[in-house]
Amino acid sequence: MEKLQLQAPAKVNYRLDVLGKRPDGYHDLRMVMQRVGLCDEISITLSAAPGIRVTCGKKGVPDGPGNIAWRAADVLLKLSGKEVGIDIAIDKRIPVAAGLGGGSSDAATVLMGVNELLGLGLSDQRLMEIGVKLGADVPFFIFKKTALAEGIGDQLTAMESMPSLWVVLVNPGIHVPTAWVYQNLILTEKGPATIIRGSYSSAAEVAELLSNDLEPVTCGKHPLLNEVKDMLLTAGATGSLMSGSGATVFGIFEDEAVARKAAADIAAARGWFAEAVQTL
Ligand SMILES: C[C@@](CO)(OP(=O)(O)O)[C@H](O)COP(=O)(O)OP(=O)(O)OC[C@H]1O[C@@H](n2ccc(N)nc2=O)[C@H](O)[C@@H]1O
Ligand SMILES: Nc1ncnc2c1ncn2[C@@H]1O[C@H](COP(=O)(O)OP(=O)(O)O)[C@@H](O)[C@H]1O
Repeated sequence: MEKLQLQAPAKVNYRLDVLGKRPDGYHDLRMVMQRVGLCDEISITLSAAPGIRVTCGKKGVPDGPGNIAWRAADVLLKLSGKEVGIDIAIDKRIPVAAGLGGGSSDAATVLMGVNELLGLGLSDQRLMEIGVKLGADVPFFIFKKTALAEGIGDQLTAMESMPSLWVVLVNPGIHVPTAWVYQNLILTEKGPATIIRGSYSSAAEVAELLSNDLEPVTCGKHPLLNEVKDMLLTAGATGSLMSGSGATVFGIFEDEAVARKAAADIAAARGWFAEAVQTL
């Protein structure tokens, strides 16, 4: 039967301001979110045998109903009322529990893919409403543009203009559960919020935007991450920051060769995951 082969990209947070805690326990945020060209490969196949089957085979990622991609397919299959089977195979390239949004991106990609395969005709807006119930970052990956994300991360406004940059992602094998980071965040009174413009035109301008209120929480537990940030700056990054709840640290570069050399040198010196990718 029908099959789709799709790519689910990772994201980095150029900025993450925590504005306060909500009565439901979630936090109100103000973020700038950017997709990057490190992708999970996802194949979705319709079959005659009813049921949803998800295989990933990556340590730390559940197969079956524990996988967020399974839950995404389940919502749409139930909504369709159809008696078909959905087989999903995930080739996981994005580090897991790393602040790169891999699970959320897989879920968003499955929502968009199953919508197409089952001919449901749901709008992106409707898919985003369904997606936010699976994870706060899911709507961003359906939006598909660099975004100012507010609320819990689901109220999205497209940035007017952002430069195309090289981003070096470094993960020293540290996995951090997002819920733990928010639980250990100490909210402090802050001065007036920095203005976030709609347009940024260079790595130097984006570097001024780089800031993440979750960084002290994760770096407090894993001080090695401060060293990773410095390694990226020494290797020529215009700026470096931890992404999301961590523990991936990224550096931004204008020059491809410098970015590729930084990633290769860090991977060779320390044996860590280090890759140079482009912003999408
Ligand atoms: C920190 C961020 C930044 O982009 O990304 P990651 O580092 O996870 O990639 C996001 O806010 C993560 O969003 P997402 O990963 O979708 O979160 P969810 O699965 O919905 O929530 C996991 C847990 O994080 C906490 N949470 C999440 C979002 C939010 N705005 N406030 C919160 O307090 C809640 O305790 C929730 O139970
Ligand atoms: N398809 C999936 N990809 C990655 N992680 C998944 C997936 N489905 C469920 N998970 C679980 O979700 C947790 C968060 O994963 P991930 O989305 O990679 O991290 P982050 O929220 O830091 O971006 C992991 O502990 C993992 O076990």
